[in-house]
Amino acid sequence: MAAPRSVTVRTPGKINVSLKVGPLRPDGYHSVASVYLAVSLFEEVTATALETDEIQLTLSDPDGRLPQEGIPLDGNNLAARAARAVASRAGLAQAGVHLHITKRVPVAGGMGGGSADAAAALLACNELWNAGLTPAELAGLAAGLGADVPFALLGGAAAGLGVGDRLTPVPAPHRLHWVLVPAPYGLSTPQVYAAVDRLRSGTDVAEPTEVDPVILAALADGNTSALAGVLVNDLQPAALELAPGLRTVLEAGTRLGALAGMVSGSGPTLAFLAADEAAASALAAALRTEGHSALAVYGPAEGAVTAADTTAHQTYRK
Ligand SMILES: C[C@@](CO)(OP(=O)(O)O)[C@H](O)COP(=O)(O)OP(=O)(O)OC[C@H]1O[C@@H](n2ccc(N)nc2=O)[C@H](O)[C@@H]1O
Ligand SMILES: Nc1ncnc2c1ncn2[C@@H]1O[C@H](COP(=O)(O)OP(=O)(O)O)[C@@H](O)[C@H]1O
Repeated sequence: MAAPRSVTVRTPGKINVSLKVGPLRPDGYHSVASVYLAVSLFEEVTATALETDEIQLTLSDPDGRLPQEGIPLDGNNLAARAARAVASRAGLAQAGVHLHITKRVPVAGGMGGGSADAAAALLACNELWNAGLTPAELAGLAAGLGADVPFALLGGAAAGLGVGDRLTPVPAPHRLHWVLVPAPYGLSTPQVYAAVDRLRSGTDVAEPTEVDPVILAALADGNTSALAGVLVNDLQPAALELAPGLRTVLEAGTRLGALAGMVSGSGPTLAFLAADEAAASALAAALRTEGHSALAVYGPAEGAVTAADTTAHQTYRK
C-alpha cells in the first residue's frame, strides 16, 4: 500500500522592530502600527492524510529547549483550528489529518510561534486536500485565527496596521543579524496588553495610523546604527513590569556589544541587534558565557513555503 500523502510547510517566527499600540478598543483588541520582521527560527508542520475525519496532533522539539506545557494538543491548538478552518471554508465533508508540529520558536515568547503553526497548517492542509483556496482566501482565514497569523504566511518584512493583520510588505533587501534570548517561562499576550492599559491609564493614548518612516528607511538601507536608534515597543514597559528579571538581561546584551536590545512583541524573548553576522555570533557566545540562552538569527526570513520549495526562495542579499 502506498504511504499516505503528506505535505510539510515551514513558517518563520517574528520580532516586531517597531510596535506602537493604541488605546483599548471596545472589541478587546488594540490598534497597532507594527513593523514585523520574520527571523530564521522556523516552525514546521507536516500534514498527513487520515482515513477518518479526526484531527490528530503531535509535537517535537528537536533542539530540546522548549517548555511544552501550555501548548494544547487538542482542538484548541492553533494548527488544529487552522485545519478546521480550511476544511470548513472548502466545504470538505471528510477532512481527517495528522498534524506534526516541529517547534523551534519559544512558546508564549512574543515571537508568534503558535501563529506560525497556524499559518503552516493552513497552507499544508490546503495543499494536502487540494482544497483550492486562493492566497487571499488563506490570508482571510489567517486573520480569523489571530492578529499575527497573516504575517506568518507572508514573512519578510511588513508594516501591519489594524490589529496587525492589515499588511503591506516593506523593502528590506539587506540581511540583519540579531541575537534572541528566550526566557525559561512565557508571558500571556492578553495579560501584557492589559498591563500596558493599566500603566497608561489616565493618559491620552493616540491611535497609531502609520509606521515610523525612519524605521522603513533604515530597513531599506540596511542601516543598522540608524535602526538601533529607533527600535520601539510600547509593550516593553508592561513586559518588564511582569518579568522584571529581563532588565538585567537587556543590560547584559548592550554591555556585551549589541547595538540595541528590546523585548520581542509581548515578550519575554529579548532581541538584540548586532552590527553584522560575526558580531551576532560573538554576542551570542558572550551571553551564553554569562549563563543566558542565546541564538543568533537573521531577518528578514521568508514566509510560508512547502518543504520542496525551501531552497527556491533565498533571494535576500547579505
Ligand atoms: C503582541 C503581538 C505583536 O505582534 O504578538 P506576540 O508578541 O503575542 O507574538 C500581537 O499583537 C499579538 O498577536 P496574537 O498573539 O496573534 O494575538 P491574538 O491571538 O489575535 O489575540 C490575543 C489577545 O491579545 C490581545 N491583542 C492582540 C492583538 C492586538 N492588536 N490587540 C490586542 O489587544 C487581545 O487581548 C487578544 O484577545
Ligand atoms: N501551536 C501552538 N503553539 C504554541 N502555542 C499555542 C499553539 N496553539 C495554541 N497555543 C496557545 O497560544 C499561547 C501563545 O502562544 P505563542 O504563539 O507561542 O506565543 P506568543 O503569542 O507570545 O507569540 C500558548 O501559551 C498556548 O496556550
